[in-house]
Amino acid sequence: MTSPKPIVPADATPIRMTAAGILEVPDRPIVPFIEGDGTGPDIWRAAVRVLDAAVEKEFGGGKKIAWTEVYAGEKAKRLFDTWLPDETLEAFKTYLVGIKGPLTTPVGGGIRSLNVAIRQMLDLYVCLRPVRYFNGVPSPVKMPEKVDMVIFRENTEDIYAGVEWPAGSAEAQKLIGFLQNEMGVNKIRFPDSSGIGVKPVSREGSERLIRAAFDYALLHQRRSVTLVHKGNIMKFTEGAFRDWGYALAKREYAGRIVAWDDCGGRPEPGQVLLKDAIADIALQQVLTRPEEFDVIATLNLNGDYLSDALAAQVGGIGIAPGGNINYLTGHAVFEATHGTAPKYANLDKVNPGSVLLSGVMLLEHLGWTGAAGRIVRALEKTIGQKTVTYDFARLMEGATEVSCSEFGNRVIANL
Ligand SMILES: NC(=O)C1=CN([C@@H]2O[C@H](COP(=O)(O)OP(=O)(O)OC[C@H]3O[C@@H](n4cnc5c(N)ncnc54)[C@H](OP(=O)(O)O)[C@@H]3O)[C@@H](O)[C@H]2O)C=CC1
Ligand SMILES: O=C(O)CCC(=O)C(=O)O
Ligand SMILES: [Mg+2]
Repeated sequence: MTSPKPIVPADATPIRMTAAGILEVPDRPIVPFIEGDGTGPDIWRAAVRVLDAAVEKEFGGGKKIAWTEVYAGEKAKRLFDTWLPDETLEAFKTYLVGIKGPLTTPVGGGIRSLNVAIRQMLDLYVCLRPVRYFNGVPSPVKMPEKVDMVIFRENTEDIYAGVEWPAGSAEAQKLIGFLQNEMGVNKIRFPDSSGIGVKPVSREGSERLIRAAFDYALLHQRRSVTLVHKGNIMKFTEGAFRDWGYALAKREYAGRIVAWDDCGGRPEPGQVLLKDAIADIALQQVLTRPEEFDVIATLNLNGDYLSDALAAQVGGIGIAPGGNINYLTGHAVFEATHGTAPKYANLDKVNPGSVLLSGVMLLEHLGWTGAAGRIVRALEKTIGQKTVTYDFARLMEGATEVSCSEFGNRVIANL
């Protein structure tokens, strides 16, 4: 293979977004995919067969996705000596909607996250992570069915954006000098061994994320939106996020999104309640009082922690889907919440549920909701039959453990 340029099937055409913001989806849409590192190839192989089978069943051959491979991570490095070829980003830009497997990010040094880079470069400002319970899934909590939350995680800013310099570097020293000498930061200690990270949070970035959460809550008739923040401590970033959220509700959503203080916590029918919670107590309450949380809007790092923690409550990271979306341009790259789980790479073992459900989100995004619904029902049926991968089998009594690919087969049989 000589070039990372994607090979697009001749009969396929791109998805487009109209000037009115409507996605135009042809019957044979080009959808780029990244296989991913570690367990990525195993779960993708299993999931794509289910996605294709569901589309075939729903449309009787009238529609079919033209999956088009693009490269990133270890495979791109191996084949083309680059971690993230320009052609990959170009393909996601051109074809609008894609899907990816997990990509490895080394801890400490090494390359910066390719996952974060893709979100930043395509300006995919919403990380959408719905968390719901599927009947029969083993869970560590007593009433997992009470968890039905949709996380809107800001995806392009925050301390997560990777603006940081290592301890001892000239840049870190320069920034420390600037803080001490020009910004009057004299009350905290800055040993020479200090690394420095910067946490940018903008009004624009916060508002577009919170707007997406509000629109979703109204469209899907959800009960509430909770702004989760650490604004008591980080006043001008996390605190501002909260304040901008309340101000946005008043300015653009008056009478539809109503703040707790303005309705005593009792919105009229059809209205969505807006409240906020400080991140530390929120992490406790989503566990102890999950029914009080519905749609959640939060900053990048909080959303990362919250989405893994919530996934645990409904049976783990093996069925935790997600999507990175720019609602204004139509660009979207769907991906599982979990990572590469490297110890299981190429063992055909892990649960393909997260990437499969991310594919379900992709189908819903295309408006192919019938095919999406078929997969969800088949997945529930398969779990109900106690035919599951190792992660569920180790927690279920009387379960039959199957491989990743066999789980895919069983879901297809139940479509
Ligand atoms: N969006 C992305 O691409 C992401 C990438 N990453 C990257 O992935 C790498 C590994 O991260 P790590 O912290 O180990 O987290 P992982 O999510 O990769 O794995 C942690 C544990 O979660 C469980 N798990 C993960 N995937 C599945 C699955 N499909 N089915 C069942 N169980 C699963 C396994 O648990 P058990 O051991 O109990 O079986 C696994 O050991 C890092 O480089 C990280 O940066 C991390 C998150 C997201
Ligand atoms: O980019 C990574 O390696 C980790 C990202 C992550 O954990 C997430 O987005 O949930
Ligand atoms: Mg994460």
